[in-house]
Amino acid sequence: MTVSSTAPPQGPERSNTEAVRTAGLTKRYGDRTAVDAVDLVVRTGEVFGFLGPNGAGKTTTLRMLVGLVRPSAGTATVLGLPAGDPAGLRRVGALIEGPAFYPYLSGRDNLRVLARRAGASAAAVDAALSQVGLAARGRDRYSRYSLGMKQRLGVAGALLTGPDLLILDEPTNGLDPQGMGDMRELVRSLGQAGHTIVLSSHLMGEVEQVCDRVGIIANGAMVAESTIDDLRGQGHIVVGVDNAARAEAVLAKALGASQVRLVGGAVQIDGRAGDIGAINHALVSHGIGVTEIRRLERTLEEVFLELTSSVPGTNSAAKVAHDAR
Ligand SMILES: Nc1ncnc2c1ncn2[C@@H]1O[C@H](COP(=O)(O)OP(=O)(O)OP(=O)(O)O)[C@@H](O)[C@H]1O
Repeated sequence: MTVSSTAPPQGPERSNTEAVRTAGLTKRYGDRTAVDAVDLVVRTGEVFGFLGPNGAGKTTTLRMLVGLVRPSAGTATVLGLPAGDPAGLRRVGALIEGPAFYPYLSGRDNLRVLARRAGASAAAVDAALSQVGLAARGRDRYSRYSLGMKQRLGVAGALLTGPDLLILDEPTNGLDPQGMGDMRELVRSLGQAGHTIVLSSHLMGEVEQVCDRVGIIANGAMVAESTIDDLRGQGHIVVGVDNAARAEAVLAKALGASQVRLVGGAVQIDGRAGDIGAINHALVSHGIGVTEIRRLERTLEEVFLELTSSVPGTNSAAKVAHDAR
């Protein structure tokens, strides 16, 4: 099979719009629940960011998707087949643990070894090398590669068979800023070429730059699955009024007490831009003078920190997950 620099091959099976679906996916190690009832959907053709702090359960989840770890409970479907099914695995390219390359062989020869094992053609080796920007350095020894080049060679290895799904576990981990930038650019270009990619990371800023949607995991549990825009939309609305205490009571009744609070003489509400009309209407219809309504923008980093530091199942976590559906 050759590696294409355009969209991956379309077959009847590609009419399926979901590349990955998990339901209640759980992994326990003794008393410890590494992955806790994760529900997750990756759509065909998207670059999906799987975000979470270190130890959140990203690698364990991805290992379950490729059959390296057996779930304790729940299900995972990958490319329409049960996770780990050999027919499905043949269509998945994964970089989950650094691949074992031979230090004394060139990058190209390492890929040729992998290609032989995977039944990929010699042409696929050169195509994969150029896809990851290593064509000019393919004949250098692996041991001379920078960490960033080693990681990109790992991605080339995952691309050899022209996979329908690419799973990259923290491919920028340990890279210097230049290496991180190169890897981001590579993932972005693969996404633009139509590949379906799951990219795990603990860096919000990173996935923001390359991903269409993100799933956020903390303490083994999903706290959000959403587009970047929707995550950004989860902000606060600040309302200036002539009677803050009354306005707080009116809005608490209309929207729920947990969504509304008094901050520095103004009323602050958890909500998004679309809520502003209803807020204004509620206040005006109660005869409260409104002097200002504005949204407080949060950075995605703040959203991420807020979600991952909150106990899974709290209101804010549940709200984002709900809004994303
Ligand atoms: N084989 C194992 N045996 C016992 N505990 C494990 C095992 N693998 C993972 N864990 C634990 O499960 C939890 C989730 O680990 P995991 O590696 O999936 O997280 P992660 O989000 O990928 O983090 P990191 O970015 O640090 O790799 C951690 O507490 C980890 O210590």
